[in-house]
Amino acid sequence: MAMAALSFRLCSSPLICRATLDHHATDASFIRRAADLSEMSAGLTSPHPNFGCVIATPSGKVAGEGYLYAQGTKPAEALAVEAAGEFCRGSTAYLNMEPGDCHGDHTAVSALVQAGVGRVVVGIRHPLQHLRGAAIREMRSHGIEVNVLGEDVQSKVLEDARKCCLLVNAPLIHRACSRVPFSLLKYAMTLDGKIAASSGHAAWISSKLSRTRVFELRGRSDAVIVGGNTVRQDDPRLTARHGQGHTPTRIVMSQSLDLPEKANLWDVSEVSTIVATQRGARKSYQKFLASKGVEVVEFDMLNPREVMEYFHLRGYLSILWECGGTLAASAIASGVIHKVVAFIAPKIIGGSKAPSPVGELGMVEMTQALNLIDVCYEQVGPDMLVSGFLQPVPDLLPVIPSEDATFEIDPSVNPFESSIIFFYKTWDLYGSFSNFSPHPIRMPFGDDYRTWSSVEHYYQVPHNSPFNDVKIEVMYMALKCKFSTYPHLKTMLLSTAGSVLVEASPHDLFWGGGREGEGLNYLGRLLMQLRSEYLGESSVSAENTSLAL
Ligand SMILES: Nc1nc(O)c(N)c(N[C@@H]2O[C@H](COP(=O)(O)O)[C@@H](O)[C@H]2O)n1
Repeated sequence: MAMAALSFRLCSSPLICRATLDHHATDASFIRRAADLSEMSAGLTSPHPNFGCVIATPSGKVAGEGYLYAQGTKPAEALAVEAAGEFCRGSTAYLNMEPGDCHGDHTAVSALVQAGVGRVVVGIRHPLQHLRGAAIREMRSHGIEVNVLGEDVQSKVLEDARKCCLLVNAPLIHRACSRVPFSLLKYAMTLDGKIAASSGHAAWISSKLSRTRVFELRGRSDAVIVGGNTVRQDDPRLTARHGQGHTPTRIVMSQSLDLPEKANLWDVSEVSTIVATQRGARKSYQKFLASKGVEVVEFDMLNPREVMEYFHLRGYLSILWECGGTLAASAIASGVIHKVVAFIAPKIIGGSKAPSPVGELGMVEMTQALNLIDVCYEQVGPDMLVSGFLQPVPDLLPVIPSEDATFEIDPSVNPFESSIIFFYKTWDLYGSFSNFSPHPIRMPFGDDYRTWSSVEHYYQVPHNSPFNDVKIEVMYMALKCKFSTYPHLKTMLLSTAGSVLVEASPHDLFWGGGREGEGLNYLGRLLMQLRSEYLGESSVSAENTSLAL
């Protein structure tokens, strides 16, 4: 009792609140540093995330730092531990992102554990669902105090630091949630909004300094994409020539393959080029490109979304669009562009026929304009660099939309720490949870009752409604009937108490959790809700029994 009163007094002391705020400010600044470090190798770690680690002594001094330099190199945490040496014992390690584990390699976690780090502050959990939470659990199991921003510790300053962590790995987070690579549209335009003169001449609008920044952007991307017009007009090289970073693949999107025979992009001696085209387009020209070593990929429907889905499957993480206005408009309209970077030069070229960076989007009123998010302004030499996101960096926990929502569904579940039970095919371990499992149910129908061979049969006819709340209600009633009819299923459901249930459907983003956790998982949520209802019933009946005794 005395202890509780004392701790209350201490917490309400203004001195302690100031101390807590200072503590948060220290944590936030080290997390920001970890995020900055992680960004130093952007583009080189792909398809892995950018990892940075700072080890700080209890007195708040940096003892060691590290960042993942490239794919397959020593983890940031191991480098920081090496640098900090004996100062690791009892120190705090700051990680911009929870470590993953590549093919069962736990080096990052082991390094922190073996070095005797006492506390770890994590900016964000790993965005890939199969890795999310694993390293955090592992560190906690070794007695390390782990604080995840936004979960265990919250404040404005920490929220800002967390945002830096999201931004630094935005490509991976976007890719995980949208199943297309992260796409950045870059253009350079004059003050009067032209990307070339009426003649098509564009060399150069932006300054040398700005163009070097573009080389850096290229160096951070897996590929640079342009359309046929840009190849015909500019004959670009699209290489990163700032002296470091890797060189991205060049991609050309061309419907007709009406392209020149001589072009810088057909020289693949140092970097490869892939031409994406319409199936059957100019076969003889395709042969010519192949003879030059250029890969040609044919699409049944050549459009930005199909092309991006294809490159997502090939493992591309981030793509830089350096195309003209027509392709840029089509890419924006199809929702594949996540971020825009515009270099604005203090020049006026005029010309009613001079092209602009984004073509027709079909908008007629200013209210329809797309508003960028997290806009940044920076002066680069004489030019102004304006950048911002067209789509917000997605929620990292879409399967469980929010902590509050999850508690509402099932208070026994801790949304951040629970294990996840996946089910999908009816023959899987928990396959009987599926709405397709062959468990007939008897439900009211009109003035009578009828039997349906599965929950799905009942759901499909005749109640199926486009309105989500009706759909959800119908599914819930059918599931309730199934689990009440079959006691062994109810027992099985109750045995999962405390775990998050996720229907692992890669296709159904409403009922299922999606391929990488991007789905809404309504089937899983309903099952957790039902489980919670049953758990409530059994605790009430247990209470009644004990009262009766
Ligand atoms: N940053 C920038 N400033 C300008 O003034 C430009 N005209 C462009 N154009 C883009 O860069 C491509 C040429 O690239 P290489 O130098 O040949 O590698 C050109 O095709 C446009 O996409 N960019």
